[in-house]
Amino acid sequence: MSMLPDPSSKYRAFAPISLPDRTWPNKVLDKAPIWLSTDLRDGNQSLIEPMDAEKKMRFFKCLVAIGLKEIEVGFPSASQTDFDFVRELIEGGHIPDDVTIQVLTQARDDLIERTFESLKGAKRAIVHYYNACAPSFRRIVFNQDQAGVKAIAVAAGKTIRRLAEAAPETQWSFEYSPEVFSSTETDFAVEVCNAVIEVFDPTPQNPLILNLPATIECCMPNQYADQIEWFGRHIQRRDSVLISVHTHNDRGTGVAASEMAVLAGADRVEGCLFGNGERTGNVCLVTLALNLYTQGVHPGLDFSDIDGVRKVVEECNQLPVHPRHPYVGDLVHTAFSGSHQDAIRKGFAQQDPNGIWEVPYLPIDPADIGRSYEAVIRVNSQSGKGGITYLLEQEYGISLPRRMQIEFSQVVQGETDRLGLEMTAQQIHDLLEREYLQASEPYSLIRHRLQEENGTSAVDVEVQEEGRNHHWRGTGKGPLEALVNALPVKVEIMDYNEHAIGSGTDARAAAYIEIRMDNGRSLHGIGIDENLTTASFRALFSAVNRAQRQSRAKAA
Ligand SMILES: CC(=O)SCCNC(=O)CCNC(=O)[C@H](O)C(C)(C)COP(=O)(O)OP(=O)(O)OC[C@H]1O[C@@H](n2cnc3c(N)ncnc32)[C@H](O)[C@@H]1OP(=O)(O)O
Ligand SMILES: CC(C)C(=O)C(=O)O
Ligand SMILES: [Mg+2]
Repeated sequence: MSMLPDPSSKYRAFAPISLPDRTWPNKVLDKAPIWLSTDLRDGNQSLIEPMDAEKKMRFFKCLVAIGLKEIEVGFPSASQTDFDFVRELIEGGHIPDDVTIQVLTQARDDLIERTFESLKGAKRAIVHYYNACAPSFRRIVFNQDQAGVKAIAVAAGKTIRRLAEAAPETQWSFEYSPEVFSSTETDFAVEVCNAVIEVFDPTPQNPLILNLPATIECCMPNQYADQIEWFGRHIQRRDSVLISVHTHNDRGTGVAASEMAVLAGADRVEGCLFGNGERTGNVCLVTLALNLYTQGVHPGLDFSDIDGVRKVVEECNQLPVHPRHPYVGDLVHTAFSGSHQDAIRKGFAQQDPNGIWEVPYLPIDPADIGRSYEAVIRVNSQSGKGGITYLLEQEYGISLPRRMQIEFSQVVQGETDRLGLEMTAQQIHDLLEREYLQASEPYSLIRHRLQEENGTSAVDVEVQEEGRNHHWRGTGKGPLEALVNALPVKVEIMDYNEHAIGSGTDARAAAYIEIRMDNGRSLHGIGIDENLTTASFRALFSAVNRAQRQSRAKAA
């Protein structure tokens, strides 16, 4: 087997900034940031097949319905589709009064002019422009020194301001991104941003958005947060600036980076639904929002029908959402393993509907995001009695007594081990039917007659055994004792439980019996019937037949 090559001469360690008096680690997230969705731009530019106009419109409407108030709708100078989409949004009156569209452009005059053309007649818009500022980009992409890269940002800013002033019918806001901020010397990023502030002369009423992207995630989230706190301390006119963060997920910590950046002073967060975006994606806005929600802070975004949102996103992006994706993945509220299922079942039983959510292993109540409890517990060979019991209770109203749960879980375990597959609630119920409810051999109960007099029960049962009918009679202190005395085999009743299934005219009775045979073995039986006595008789026959079946199998 070959080894990964030595990385020490190929990769450079990230050089963190020094911020020993950092304050962000002691803060907590207690309010939602301003959210911006860049699904229609950063998300779209990363797709195998970028969205057409119809998909973009569908996605836009979904974002509006979720409650996004700032939406980056495209890169209109890059493609006719994006240009036309912006025109359609404006001319078609699709932008609600409380929503502001944002568009992106490179810091190039020709592209900026085309961008403004696309925005003609908009009530409000954010013009977002960027140029990379990190050392390797300065050298590799622009072949410029620091002053040259700063000059690109300033010159483009001036063009944008001039074009905006020429179109006063639109309420303009501006956003500048020193692209690859987290790989840029932080003092140089501040220097460039200060120069951009000079160009736009922002006010607290119309602040300039300074977006500090982790374009390629290059460090740990705490190191990024230090950069953000440092930037916030050193940038001019802090009250006239909104600090925005835009994290990608190359190291898998985009969510943590955005959260820590907000602790460190960021006012605004850009990202995509379910983390779509270039390479490993943009930060997932859904995860960020629901992380806040599960801390008791309303994110101001509506994910109460998370599967509906996922459907739109999957159809527009033509990319599936991973089954383990936080909050939305098909499997993320599901427990397969026995001890988890046991705790969840107990948690549901004890959860106060008006109290703090405490169901173990479920950080969010699936119902809050429109998920049913059906998928919460699923059974495979890793599952225990808790999960099986839960499914029978939820789907069929069957509440097995505790010792019977143990017995039946071994039956299910045998089946899941044999098949190597998941078992659905219906398959478990079918197995219960086969194993207990249809245990009608050797003795099949045809009918019974019961007489009760002076505290004594007399029973007459008609039973079929291998095609022949028998009549057995017995008496006892109750119907069950009478039946036990009528049987041709010696049986001792160890435990008996019953409950109703359903209510009203559809109600049925479920009876559970544990018996001990004369060989000392104990076994369970179940009977279900509209009549309680019949249910209990069926339960006894179920147990006796299972015992007979097992001793015959042993003898064979
Ligand atoms: C991190 C991000 O996500 S940034 C957003 C990236 N998104 C996109 O690029 C999607 C849409 N882009 C496009 O379709 C194209 O890039 C276009 C249409 C905008 C421009 O296409 P082209 O004119 O062919 O230029 P191209 O993208 O190849 O850029 C190369 C030139 O732009 C320069 N450039 C790149 N980025 C910037 C920038 N932000 N500001 C100014 N100049 C830039 C490069 O230095 C290069 O210049 P050179 O030709 O003198 O060497
Ligand atoms: C254009 C910028 C903000 C970007 O998408 C990035 O740096 O990732
Ligand atoms: Mg990006």
